[in-house]
Amino acid sequence: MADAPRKIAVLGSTGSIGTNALRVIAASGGALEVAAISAHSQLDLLVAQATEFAPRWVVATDSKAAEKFDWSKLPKGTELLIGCDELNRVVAQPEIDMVLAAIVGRAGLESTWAALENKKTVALANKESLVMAGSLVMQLARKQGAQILPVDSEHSAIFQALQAGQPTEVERIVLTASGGPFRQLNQNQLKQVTVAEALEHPVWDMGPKITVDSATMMNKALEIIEARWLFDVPSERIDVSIHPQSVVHSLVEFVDGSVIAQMSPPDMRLPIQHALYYPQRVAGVAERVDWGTSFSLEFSPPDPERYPALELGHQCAREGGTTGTVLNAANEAAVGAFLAGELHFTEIVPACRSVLQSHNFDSDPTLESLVELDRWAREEVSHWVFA
Ligand SMILES: NC(=O)C1=CN([C@@H]2O[C@H](COP(=O)(O)OP(=O)(O)OC[C@H]3O[C@@H](n4cnc5c(N)ncnc54)[C@H](OP(=O)(O)O)[C@@H]3O)[C@@H](O)[C@H]2O)C=CC1
Ligand SMILES: CC(=O)[C@@H](O)[C@H](O)COP(=O)(O)O
Ligand SMILES: [Mn+2]
Repeated sequence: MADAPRKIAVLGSTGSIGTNALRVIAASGGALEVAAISAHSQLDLLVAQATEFAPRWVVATDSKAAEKFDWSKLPKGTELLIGCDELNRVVAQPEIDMVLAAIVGRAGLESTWAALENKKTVALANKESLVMAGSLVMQLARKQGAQILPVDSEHSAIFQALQAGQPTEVERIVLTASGGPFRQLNQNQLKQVTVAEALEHPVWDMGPKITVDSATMMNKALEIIEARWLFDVPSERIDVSIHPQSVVHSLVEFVDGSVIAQMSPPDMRLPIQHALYYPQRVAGVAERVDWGTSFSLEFSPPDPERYPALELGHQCAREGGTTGTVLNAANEAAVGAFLAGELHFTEIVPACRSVLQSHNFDSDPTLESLVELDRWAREEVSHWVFA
């Protein structure tokens, strides 16, 4: 008899990760099933997804938009839930086996937390949950016996490579970075970049926030912090290498000098599939390396002066406590201001550094205090914004 389908709540189903995940599930031949989906602003797309996948629940997290929306086309067997608190209720449902956390930014924290509290396996794309509250999130996962499976391509690669040895045998982790759209620009040229240029990632097709993070290299800073908590590896053992082809998704160096890398063409459907089926591997829809063609892979160390965000990532991974929350909130606010035309691209990292330096460090914060600090840090960034 075939196994029962794995029932998945896809939080942030209308985003880049969410829509890729739905394609992976659609191609699963019934092995994976969509139990719940959620959207914030794209409610027409949410209804279209509900029509295709017939989930038990849809959650519209922006209450104001949802109350004005015409829901008459929602399939009859699908229950509509309105408001972000409903995410926490949905992930607690006994029939949900796994939660794909694909909401962008700090908005994803509570539902990741609720899923772990309810002992659900979490396929984690929302790196900001770990950046903001990595110590508490990992502590909760351990206490509840809930597994976190990385979806972020670098962390999926590291997770797979770590299987080649024991935790005590790991010498270092090397995160690969594409270098983003401005890899070849100097400081003067960087001052002139536009929002449209920052949103043109050379390799990946992603949502706007992470695409700007990639351009500032803040994405790698956040990934250093994510790796620190997810794999319990100290900051000084986490390196970054610029690899413009994004085919090697990250590497683990073991004490004997062996380096194990995970490779595949840059296609997020593979790390998503890896997490959704884990521990099984299946033939899927993601692109494959074409060994019939010639290709070269380049690696180079990042210049710390050219990419000052990296030092902030190392600092937060080293110091822990409240630093990740402050960096994450300041960055989200600064990226939002840049996208709105209210902050220069080159001010994003200095604004984050300044807010980080001026906050009252606490080495052992509660979740409530982190939520409060998140608000404070966003407010601080408003002093950098021009009218
Ligand atoms: N895209 C990628 O390839 C990768 C992404 N990630 C991580 O995955 C996460 C998602 O990224 P990505 O898919 O690119 O982002 P997108 O911007 O494409 O999608 C974000 C999703 O979150 C929803 N959303 C936005 N704001 C809120 C809110 N306030 N409350 C609830 N839901 C909200 C959006 O809904 P709506 O669209 O309806 O407004 C959408 O479904 C991020 O944490 C990112 O860092 C990690 C690795 C790779
Ligand atoms: C696909 C993925 O995991 C992104 O986080 C990606 O790595 C971003 O590209 P950068 O390497 O340019 O940050
Ligand atoms: Mn990544």
